[in-house]
Amino acid sequence: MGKMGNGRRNFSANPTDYKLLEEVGYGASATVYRAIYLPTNEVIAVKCLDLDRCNSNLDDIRKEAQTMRLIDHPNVVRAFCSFVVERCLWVVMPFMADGSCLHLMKVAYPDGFEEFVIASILKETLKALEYLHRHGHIHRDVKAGNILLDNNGVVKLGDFGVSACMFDKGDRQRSRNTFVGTPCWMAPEVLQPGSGYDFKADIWSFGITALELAHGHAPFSKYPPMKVLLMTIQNAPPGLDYDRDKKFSKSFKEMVAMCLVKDQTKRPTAEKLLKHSFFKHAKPPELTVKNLLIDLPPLWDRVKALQLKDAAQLALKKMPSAEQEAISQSEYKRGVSAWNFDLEDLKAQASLVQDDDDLQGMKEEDETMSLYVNHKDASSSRSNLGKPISANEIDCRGSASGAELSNSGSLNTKVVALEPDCDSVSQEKSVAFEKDGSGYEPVLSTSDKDMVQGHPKSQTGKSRQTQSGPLMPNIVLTHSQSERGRLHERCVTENQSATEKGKRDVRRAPSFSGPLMLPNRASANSLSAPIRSSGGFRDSLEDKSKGNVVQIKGRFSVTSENVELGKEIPLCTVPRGSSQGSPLRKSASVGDWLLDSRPVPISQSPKEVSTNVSNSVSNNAVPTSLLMPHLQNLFQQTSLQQDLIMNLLNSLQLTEVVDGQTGKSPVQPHNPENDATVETAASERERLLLIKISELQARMINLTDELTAAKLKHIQLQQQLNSACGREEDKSRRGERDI
Ligand SMILES: Nc1ncnc2c1ncn2[C@@H]1O[C@H](COP(=O)(O)OP(=O)(O)OP(=O)(O)O)[C@@H](O)[C@H]1O
Repeated sequence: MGKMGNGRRNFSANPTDYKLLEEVGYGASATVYRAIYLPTNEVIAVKCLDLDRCNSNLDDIRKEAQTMRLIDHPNVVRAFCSFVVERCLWVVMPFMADGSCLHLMKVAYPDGFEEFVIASILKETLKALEYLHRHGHIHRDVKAGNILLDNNGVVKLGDFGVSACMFDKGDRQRSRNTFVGTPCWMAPEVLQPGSGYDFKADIWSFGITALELAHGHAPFSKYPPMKVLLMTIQNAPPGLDYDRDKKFSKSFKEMVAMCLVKDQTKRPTAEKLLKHSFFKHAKPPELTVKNLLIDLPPLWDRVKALQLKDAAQLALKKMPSAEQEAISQSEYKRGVSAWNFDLEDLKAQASLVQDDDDLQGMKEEDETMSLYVNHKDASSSRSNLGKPISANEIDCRGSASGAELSNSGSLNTKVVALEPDCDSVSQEKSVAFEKDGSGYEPVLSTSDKDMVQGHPKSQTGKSRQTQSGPLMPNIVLTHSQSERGRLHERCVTENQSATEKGKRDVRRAPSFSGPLMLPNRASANSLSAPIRSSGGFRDSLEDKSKGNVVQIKGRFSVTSENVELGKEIPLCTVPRGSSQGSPLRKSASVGDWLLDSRPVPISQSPKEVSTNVSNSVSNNAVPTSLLMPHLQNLFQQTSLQQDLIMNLLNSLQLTEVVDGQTGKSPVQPHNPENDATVETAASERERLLLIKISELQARMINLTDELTAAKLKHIQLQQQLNSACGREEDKSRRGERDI
């Protein structure tokens, strides 16, 4: 015990020596606690890495533990020791009293820090990266959430949960083809399957982190992961070149631009970047960062407040969108982490996500930390993503190299020491690290003692759900609608009138839209709902008939030909028999080319009529003039069906209105004897209404299908007709010439 050379401390691998206090942070696979090391009464941090939730296999975890132990740099968080407690790996670290830059921004600097502060933080981070890269390590998760601050202003890069050794060979090397990290910060080459990556990936993440510190959030952070993936690969790299970035210096912008070059070979090394003018004049963090922390409540209170805020936001979002978001997130992580995703498929899915404000809009990003909240939410929802670690796998054998862990027997063993012995540490040193050789004896602790204070509460206390299942486009779509960071927007949207919704949907579906979405409509008290299903068609046609339209009622237009201006004609009064005699005409579908109106038997369905007509046209057997009545009738029928649908909807709506006004049953003076009768009558009426509604819905589905088919046919016929007319005209011209 006690202090060892070069700042190394000796901590026991006995969990009862640690008293876990408040939770001070959590990530995708770990919860971090402030803790007391009882033998010396020191405040330290214990990161409890849930092995079940871990993406990495045990080898990677061991590597992380070793890496962290071997690190010896003032800007890198190192591990004092680590050991397995039940299904968690405990990593004992120095406590960074002010948490991460991300936390700090969330709590007090939602729009990011000032440039001089950013310069200090980034310079320290870059020193850490330079050290890691020099020693053959890629950090792979550089982001504000992993830049930790001490209350004296010291800045350290933490979290080696995903770090990889650049010098590794074989399996380990291949594992660099594994996607690990957080999409917003990931370099394009990391996201592209097959193309390996190296330490330059950290430089990209470093550039993204610079933007994160400057804006309070990473670029693309409001988009779903798949969209981020696509944008990172396809879009121009983000930078500091928007209006709001005017306040930043040229050298800052230039430094960021150097990091965010898609071609990794053109990115500078950390060593070279440190020489950039932006860092030359950076002040020590003790002078800049320390001031940020004045007047802030203790870290654990901040974390608690943030958790409450996150929970409130989640609750607001409600299921199922939040759940779906979590699924999407976790599936994305699961699929992509395992490097088993199909990029094309992801791209296709990402392209389904509604791009409501595209890159331009994104440039004016005004939302701040929502993604982080969601990322953490989603992250915390993830579980069992990694391979469950079996007793065999956790067979942490000690090895001559010390790279392996001491044999713990099995997982049933409550505590397994992961500390390498002195020799092993020396050998590691020969690989990369500068160390003083004062490592640790391997401590094989098989204490059967249950943890007294120490069991991480978060593992059971928090609602971290297991989410699994394939990536589903519909989820993606829902995801997009419930876009991260758009909670407010969504609330507003939900409050929009049905008409506005209709308009929006019309915009989204600019073509024939297939069957109406009855369940939605049934719950929406709006007449505009069914109309929107064919809004695209309406839109396209309306343009053609704008000339004499004086009033538009749903898909019908009142034309100046046969209506007294200003006189409103209720839709439900449109005569059923024919749309022709009515002042209401289908806005454009009955075109000016209606010449004749000889009826076709009404028993013939539009489908049949159109098939007959189409056959005639395509066979070129019937002159155009003969086709006209058929076409007209086809349209008449279509109109009739539309009218029918409108009527059905009107009657549905009327019923709803009446129900709403009367409270579903006739108003009667309260009489207990009547109650039962009234109730029975009401429920009977309700039942009948429900039956009626389902019948109507079924009919509407059929009619809508037919209508859609008829519309399609109409387009085809129109095209055929045009060409037939063309041919006729040619013929008659030729005939005239011959004469
Ligand atoms: N030594 C420490 N002292 C104080 N707080 C810490 C310490 N280490 C981590 N934290 C806090 O805990 C949070 C989560 O830690 P960490 O990033 O190591 O977990 P993780 O599961 O690996 O996260 P992720 O994979 O999402 O990056 C950090 O963002 C930070 O706020």
